[in-house]
Amino acid sequence: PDAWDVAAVRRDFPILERRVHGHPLAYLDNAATTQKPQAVLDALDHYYRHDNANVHRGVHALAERATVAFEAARESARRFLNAGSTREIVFVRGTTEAINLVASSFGGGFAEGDEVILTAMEHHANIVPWQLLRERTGIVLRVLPITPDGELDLDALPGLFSPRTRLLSVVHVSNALGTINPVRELVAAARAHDVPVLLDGAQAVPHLRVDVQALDCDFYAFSGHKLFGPTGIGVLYGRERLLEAMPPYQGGGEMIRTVSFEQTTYAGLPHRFEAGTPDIAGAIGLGRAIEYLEALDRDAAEAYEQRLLAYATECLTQVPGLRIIGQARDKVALISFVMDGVHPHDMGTILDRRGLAVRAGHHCAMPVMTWYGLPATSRASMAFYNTPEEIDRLAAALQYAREMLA
Ligand SMILES: Cc1ncc(COP(=O)(O)O)c(CN[C@@H](CS)C(=O)O)c1O
Repeated sequence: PDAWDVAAVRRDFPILERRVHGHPLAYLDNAATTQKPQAVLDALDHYYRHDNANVHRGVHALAERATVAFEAARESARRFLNAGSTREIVFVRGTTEAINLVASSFGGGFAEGDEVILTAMEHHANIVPWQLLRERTGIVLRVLPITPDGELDLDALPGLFSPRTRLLSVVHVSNALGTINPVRELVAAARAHDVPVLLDGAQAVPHLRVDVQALDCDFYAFSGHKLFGPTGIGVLYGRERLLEAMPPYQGGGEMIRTVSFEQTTYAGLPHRFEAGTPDIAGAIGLGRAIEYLEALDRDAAEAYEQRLLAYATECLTQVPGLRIIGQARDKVALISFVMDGVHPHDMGTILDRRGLAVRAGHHCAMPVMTWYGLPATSRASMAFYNTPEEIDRLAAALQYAREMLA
């Protein structure tokens, strides 16, 4: 019997009752953003209805309540990542800003000829910030290749380290392939060269438990909207020792202690990296999303998703002319695929007409598409509220597309 009651979980997500083009919505684009449980919707409404005030500065009751709620969300994020201290939890807009912050503030100290190791599996959010840094500082980017199955080519990793290597920055789970990378192994390899590691956790946190102390990584980035929370809020975990030595990312209120035209002193961690009025409601909504996840049986959710992935892989493999892109041994419930004779954008439209929401394109991972010699793929990305029936509808629609267009 299923330890996972998907019908009960679906009742927590009002939007899943929607119909699209006259069909029940089958939302299979969770890697782009996830849907939000009622508890998160209630938290956002409650905050603005009862507690709204600016944080950290006010001396009145509402300001106190807003500050307590905001900092409680930070504690939830700390607990979620098992960080050592809330001083290591910086609220940002999302994964993209988190990586830009590290590139700008931590990377700002890199010298010409210093090296950053990336991989061919990265999302643009973990490529372009390092290219912007390269333009400013003359650093060198080294790229770890991937294999035809969509795994990192670990044999090539030792050769990429040099005495100039300053950082290894790598995706924990690929948004284009679904691959779960062996991040503990990657961190151990970097540690042997005394090289810090940033992990892009955007696609990992909705599926896997993350323990940054066990992983021993130095930075970990994720976005609230991929974790059943609001958009515009995310978290950068940074090892306290490293954050302490980093200059501020942006200047303004909240991040200062004293300001004069002669000299300004900065706030301590983590507020030094949080200039201006933060996304208070977003942080509270993220904290509630984390509490929602913590209340679920996450082992059962992971097992359910893995069964859904196995079922979907079996169903799609039987569709004539369909090729799955990314066959790593360890994957989250995400399948990229192409079909001979049907462009992914046409495929997306056909599926949409049947209420099926998938993504078509390069998924902000153009180097991955280039590696496979593809302009684009279709991508179905599942969460623990998707069902086998939705997979059946997807497979039937793919068969239909094949008969109609190929
Ligand atoms: C691995 C990875 N790294 C960074 C990001 C950026 O997250 P932001 O919240 O947009 O900052 C994403 C977001 N990927 C979405 C939008 S392109 C997708 O459809 O796959 C990601 O998957």
